[in-house]
Amino acid sequence: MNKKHLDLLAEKYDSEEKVVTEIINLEAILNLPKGTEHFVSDLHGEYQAFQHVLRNGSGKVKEKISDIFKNELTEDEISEFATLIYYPEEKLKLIKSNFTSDEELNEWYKTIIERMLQLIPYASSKYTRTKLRKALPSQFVFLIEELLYKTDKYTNKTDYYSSITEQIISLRQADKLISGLAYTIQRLVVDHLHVVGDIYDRGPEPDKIMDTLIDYHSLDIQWGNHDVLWLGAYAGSKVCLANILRICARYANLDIIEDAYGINLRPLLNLAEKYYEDNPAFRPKLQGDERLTEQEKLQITKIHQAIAMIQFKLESPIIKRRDCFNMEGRLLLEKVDYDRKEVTIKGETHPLENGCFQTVDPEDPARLLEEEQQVIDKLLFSIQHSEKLTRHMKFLMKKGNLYLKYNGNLLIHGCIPLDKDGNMETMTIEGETRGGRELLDLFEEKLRYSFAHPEMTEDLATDMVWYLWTGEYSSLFGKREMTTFERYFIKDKSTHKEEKNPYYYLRENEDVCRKMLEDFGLDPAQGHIINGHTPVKEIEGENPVKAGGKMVVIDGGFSKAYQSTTGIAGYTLLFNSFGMQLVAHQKFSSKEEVLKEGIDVLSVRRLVDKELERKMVRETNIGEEIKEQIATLRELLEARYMK
Ligand SMILES: O=P(O)(O)OC[C@H]1O[C@](O)(COP(=O)(O)O)[C@@H](O)[C@@H]1O
Ligand SMILES: [Mn+2]
Repeated sequence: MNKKHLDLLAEKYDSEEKVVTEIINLEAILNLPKGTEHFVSDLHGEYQAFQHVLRNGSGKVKEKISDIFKNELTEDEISEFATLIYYPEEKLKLIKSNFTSDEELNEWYKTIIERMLQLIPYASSKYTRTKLRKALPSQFVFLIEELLYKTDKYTNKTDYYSSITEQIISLRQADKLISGLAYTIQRLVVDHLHVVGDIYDRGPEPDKIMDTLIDYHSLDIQWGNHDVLWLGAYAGSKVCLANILRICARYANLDIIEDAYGINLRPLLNLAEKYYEDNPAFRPKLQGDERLTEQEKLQITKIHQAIAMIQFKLESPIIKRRDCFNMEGRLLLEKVDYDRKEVTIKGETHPLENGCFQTVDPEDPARLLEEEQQVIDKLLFSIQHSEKLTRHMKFLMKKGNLYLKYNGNLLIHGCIPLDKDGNMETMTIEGETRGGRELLDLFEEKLRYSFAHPEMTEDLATDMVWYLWTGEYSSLFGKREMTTFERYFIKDKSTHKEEKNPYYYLRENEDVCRKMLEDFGLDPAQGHIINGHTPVKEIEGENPVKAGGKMVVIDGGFSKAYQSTTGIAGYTLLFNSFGMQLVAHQKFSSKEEVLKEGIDVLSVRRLVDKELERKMVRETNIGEEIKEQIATLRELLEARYMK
């Protein structure tokens, strides 16, 4: 370390004792069991269901309660206590309404506070006191610590301790304390969260999920294809922008754009009203709980067509200027015979149905009308100037990566594009050919560049963000081509099929997975690949744990639209010092039902892997960082205090 760095460090550690204390502290932390990691994916805007999984720690909260209270409490009481910890404010209201006198309520307060104070030391037994302190509700830290670290060997303090609780109750602070402790418990149960992609699209409240993640104590994100679509739109890609709007229209979620992000859709609506009529292919897909009038549905149907046509037109010039994308097959507007209402794809001619090509000039099909151009330009300006979207997109960039190596595992939303023999597929971009990890690194570099230059809308980096959404060798898409056009306009379902990359059957093979782990510099004996993206069809007997346990697919199945094809809601994964556990979730109905019935929509556990020896912080990513810090501190000690 150079002198300047040492000087800086010596300012913070300005005595030998301070350095030594920190070294001892860090060395000790290395010997603690590793914290629990929680993996979720494919949240798709389902804020309520996600909240539930987050608050119950995929079943961990209840498990801890059972461990401690199974001999004292009935199943129902355990459930009720668990629900109080998940949703303290709401549950407190419900419980309090059952009491008829203050005495009864106060007794209940005492018991519950006592139980919470029993649970906290258990839930925090892997952590240092400092870490626990950070998790405590700040306004009550002193009082809680007094109660947590009670030592009354000589019974001098019995009255002192009971007076603390009594005063809290009589000063009407009990609700606040209970809520605070509930969040402490939630936080202690999961040390670190991994969101393996697809926060956005299909469901109604991705913005609220983002706000939750922003407040979460420790997390990382692996971008999903839908997330990069939003990033791309914000970074200046008009075609990504058209896509996010199209998907919002398709799922009747334009409120996200208008109300959550404050973007004015009036210009788009005017265009839609002028050119489009009702069209069955563009009616919004409803998921049950939306209350829309016929008039509103019609309006959405028109917007849906208007933005879909803008999207198709915007794709054309990109495909033409980017040979390396190899997407000529997708120049479909140019393959339409507008008089005969037919399209020829891969040598086959299909009749078009539900066409809405009134703004298309057959001589120059990709040309945007002046009005369309203005609409998309205005929309781009608005989304780039939405304060809330800016905050969310910046956070997504800050916490996100295309893939992550964490504690020996490889986390990636989609895939690593492979050929059918299991070799890495390559792409040649600006004369350079790359595959596997190197290709993914290039994708990420381009995405970051595009994000840093929102004013550039047609450069390679911006076009590549769209490629990540839809390109054959995108690690997020993982399919040969996206058949959006065919699904709107062609009846023959065989044209709708999107052929998956060979990765999706090769990943069943242990050797292939081991090789991929090695390619990413991970130990194949220890590591796992953790994927999201593809719903696991439990109905058809598909197993989320593949390749002898090397591959785990955890599409959380939050997306209501897909639940009928999977049979259950989906999976999450937990990884603590004893190993990995897969948790299967049943469909989540509503918070209200959980509150009332106390039912938990959980969860079959399957053991993915069991550590032979308990895994310690020393063997984790954090452990590596701590070891580096220790080395630096030792250097400081040598240089400044040992001479
Ligand atoms: O069913 P929808 O909403 O039309 O979406 C289908 C499209 O979504 C995709 O499946 C991508 O989204 P996922 O990442 O959620 O799978 C495309 O392959 C497909 O064209
Ligand atoms: Mn996906």
